[in-house]
Amino acid sequence: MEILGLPGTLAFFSFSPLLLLFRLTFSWWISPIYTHLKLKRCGFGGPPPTFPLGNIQEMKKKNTVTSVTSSLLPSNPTHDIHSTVFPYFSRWQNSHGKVFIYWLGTEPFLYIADPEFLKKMSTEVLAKKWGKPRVFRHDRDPLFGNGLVMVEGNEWVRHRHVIAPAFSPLNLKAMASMMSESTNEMIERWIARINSGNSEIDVEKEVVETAGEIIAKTSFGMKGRNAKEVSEKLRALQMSLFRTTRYVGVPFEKCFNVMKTLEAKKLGKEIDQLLLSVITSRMKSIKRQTQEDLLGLLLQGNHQGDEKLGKTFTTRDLLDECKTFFFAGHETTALAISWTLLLLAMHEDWQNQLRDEIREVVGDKELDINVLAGLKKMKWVMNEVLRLYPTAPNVQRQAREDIQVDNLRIPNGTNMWIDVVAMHHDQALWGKDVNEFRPERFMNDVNGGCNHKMGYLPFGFGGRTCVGRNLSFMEYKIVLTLLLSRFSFKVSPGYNHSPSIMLSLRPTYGLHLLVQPLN
Ligand code: HEM
Repeated sequence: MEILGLPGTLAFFSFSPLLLLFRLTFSWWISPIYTHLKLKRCGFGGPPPTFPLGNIQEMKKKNTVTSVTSSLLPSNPTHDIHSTVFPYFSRWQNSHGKVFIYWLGTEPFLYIADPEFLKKMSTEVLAKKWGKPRVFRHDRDPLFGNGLVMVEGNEWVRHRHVIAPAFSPLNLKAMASMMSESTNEMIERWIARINSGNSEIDVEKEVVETAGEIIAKTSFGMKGRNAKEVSEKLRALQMSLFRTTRYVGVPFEKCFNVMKTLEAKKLGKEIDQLLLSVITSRMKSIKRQTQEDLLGLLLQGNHQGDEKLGKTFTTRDLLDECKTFFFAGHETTALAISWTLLLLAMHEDWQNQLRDEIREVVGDKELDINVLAGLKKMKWVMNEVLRLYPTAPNVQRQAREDIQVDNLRIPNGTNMWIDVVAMHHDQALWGKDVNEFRPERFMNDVNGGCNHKMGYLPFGFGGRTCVGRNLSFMEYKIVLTLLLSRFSFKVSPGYNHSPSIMLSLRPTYGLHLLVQPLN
């Protein structure tokens, strides 16, 4: 007897518990150990793992949020944050160097904080040949699905090809007025609050909300309640997924926290429903489509297919891209603006320098992409803030083929964790003033004087570098220009400087500043 072309005994075996056991043992035990041995043969060390948690226990133990202000005034917190946000990596670096192996559950990861190693490794590989670690794809599915952040291979080429034009200078130009509109509404709220006697504002909460509104309007043509609801649910989903240290990579991980898994699934579905209603109503008017926003382009791509690859987007693809852009398109930029307001509150001289520049360059001109290009000092400030507080604190890859680095062969399937915070705070790359806020280091050098061109990576590297970076530059400049023209900022005595990682690099207890209207 043959079923599906298999001899009878083999077919029986393929459904047997024995085979299942063999498969699980292979993927959780044999295959990771095999990769680990290959990496060890390359000479990489690392903390010893235990089965089935890998090194998670040690990461979990030390991952309680600690304040880095403890002995300092809140107005003068330290920027030396690596050992606070990634204490385990900081410690392991001391014993194992800047490239080593650690384990998330049964998945070995190659930790990389050496830009030279990264350069050699990445010049070998085309963008479409990189994968994203499967454990993260699985874990972050409710947030990103198979959207641009996670999609791989030819599918990634196709998605990126359709999406990239949404960020063309012409489209960005059209977004500027919507950005100003939302920021001005936030300013009105702040003025009302200050007039009622409360000048302490959690700028992170406010700016994240406004940035959510901006991405909803500029990318999806969404306004009002619906947009707010998607933002709030995405935030709740992020909290549910990343608030506590999780057991990513551990077999049956989801069983450790059933409630959290169910909550994330439920939120993911609710977000899908909200976005689906927007997609459906825009689809109905596809023929009359004049909007060149992101959703418009995705729908046109869907309608026409792709000339070379000849495929259209499924509704699932569209939903995943919308979710991806909603989240990736507001959180990192909003946090960059929030950290900037903190640093400017600590450095009044820079606050004044930026105000002078705004007066000189913008005056009473309309805020558009050409005028904003003249705000050079503001760009140095943005670069320096993203160096000290990279809001996307790490970059991940998974090898989809063996990679040669000098005489080492990194095996196919290797997960990689590139520690951007570590590289941005590495004295060997930046010099003695590495932990000081000195925007002028970017005056004559786009790399801020870093002695390696891959040591500064706030937007990632290679062909998979951030697709929304130009949009974030514009939004950053518009929001900051409007805020600095109306208010001055001081650190509130109640501010607790506790940067922590919740997917992005955020202030754990909000970012409380004293805000005063300018005369
Ligand atoms: C300050 C703001 C931002 C920062 C620091 C940032 C940072 C990053 C980083 C580090 C990556 C990974 C790159 C890599 O893997 O090499 C990335 C990818 C991405 N970002 Fe951003 N980002 C920002 C703003 C935005 C905005 C405004 C959008 C959308 C409107 C966006 C959408 C994306 C997408 C879709 C990807 C995946 C690109 C791909 O894999 O092809 N980001 N970003």
